[in-house]
Amino acid sequence: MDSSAFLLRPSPLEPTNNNKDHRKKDNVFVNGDFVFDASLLKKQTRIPRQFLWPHGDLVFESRQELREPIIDLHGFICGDELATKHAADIIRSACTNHGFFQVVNHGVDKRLITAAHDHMEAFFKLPVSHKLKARKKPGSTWGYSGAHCERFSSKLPWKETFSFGYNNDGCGDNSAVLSYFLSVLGKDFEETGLVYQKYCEAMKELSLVIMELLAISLGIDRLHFRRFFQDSNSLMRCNYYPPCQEPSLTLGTGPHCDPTSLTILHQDQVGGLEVFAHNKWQAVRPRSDAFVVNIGDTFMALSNGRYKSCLHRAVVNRYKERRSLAFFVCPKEDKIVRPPVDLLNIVYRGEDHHQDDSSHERTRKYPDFTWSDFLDFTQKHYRADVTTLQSFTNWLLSTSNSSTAATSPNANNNPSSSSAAATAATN
Ligand SMILES: C=C1C[C@]23C[C@H]1CC[C@H]2[C@]1(C)CCC[C@@](C)(C(=O)O)[C@H]1[C@@H]3C(=O)O
Ligand SMILES: O=C(O)CCC(=O)C(=O)O
Ligand SMILES: [Fe+2]
Repeated sequence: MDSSAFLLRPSPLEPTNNNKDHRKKDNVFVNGDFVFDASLLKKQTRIPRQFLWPHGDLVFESRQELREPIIDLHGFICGDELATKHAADIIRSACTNHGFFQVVNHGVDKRLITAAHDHMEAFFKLPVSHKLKARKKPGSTWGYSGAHCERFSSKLPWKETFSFGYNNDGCGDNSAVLSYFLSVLGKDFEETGLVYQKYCEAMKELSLVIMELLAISLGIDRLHFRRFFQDSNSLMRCNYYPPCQEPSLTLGTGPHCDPTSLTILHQDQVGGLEVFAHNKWQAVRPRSDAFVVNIGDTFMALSNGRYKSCLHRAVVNRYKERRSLAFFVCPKEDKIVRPPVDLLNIVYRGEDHHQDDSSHERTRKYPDFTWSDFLDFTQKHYRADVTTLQSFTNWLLSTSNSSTAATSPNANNNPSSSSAAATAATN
């Protein structure tokens, strides 16, 4: 592995110039709106103030790499019992500790992964005006976004994203991804649409394999989560992180737990993903043959808090652009998210499962909710961060206990449908 990828991060003590006027002058505006134009911003020696993150989020204490066993899926896929037990043991330990693991021998064609990266590269290389044809519409989670500047006005992430939905239930039309590409980008993007359609199908397949292993690792009916997510309504996102001349002042993606259930991510060879594990931020060394998997808030709720939603972030660097492909597995919108009954009857002692009905493990940690409500919360009331699930739980309980309309739980982290209102709320 080329270790230089991890030597790019500057010292957190690097001197900075906080000349506010200078930062203001360099912002990129089109018709009065701030626009993330990477071709200009990547060269700017003073990044716009909207991209500055608080000191607490910018802790770069370690250049340490996360050292965790990688799960080989081959044995499980072939039905080997010993290999299955081994994989489930690693998953149980990873998910109770930090919610993160990697899988190899996953069966996804590497030519498909390469094609997905190549098409993403071509898309993000388009001029901003072209990408904006596919811009995210207010209230939608689909589309192109430059630094989320249409939603937020501070703590902007140093990235561009392109997101779209995938909801194949295994019976019926499977061309929604292709249709979306054709509708927002036109016929020139037919091949891109086909590649992502295939990529999403492969991710869905892989997610169901992982769901089965998660159920085995929790000691419940092995098909429980496979069935629950059979008709999942997932989100695919391409992330592009341009180089940044002040990488110690900003973040590509701020510290957060994914509100979704499971994330299957493929990162290129540059490096930048960090996971908070064993009480420190640790880098995830890129492996082209591996998918990074993390538990999200919704799975944490489904496991009654037994499995941790993984706290992670993406840092940027001065020299190299970086890309990643994230497939966020989500339940079908209106399905009730609640832990399986047999999970509530199991008490865990060490690595063994025991039936026992007299334990606090039976106590529900989160109220019932639907993914549709939780997604709404992250898009309308609260920017997903480290405490999304707890804030959502508190908000749900406060709305069900009160007859008056609930107020947004965190004004400083509060998205808004209009960027003018977002400016008012966040500055
Ligand atoms: C449902 C989602 C919200 C976000 C995209 C998916 C899953 C991860 C969420 C996100 C990446 C967490 C960090 C903040 C966020 C605003 C981002 O940086 O993109 C989040 C996504 C979002 O709200 O668009
Ligand atoms: O790009 C990465 O490595 C992480 C992205 C991420 O965490 C996200 O999109 O939720
Ligand atoms: Fe994430």
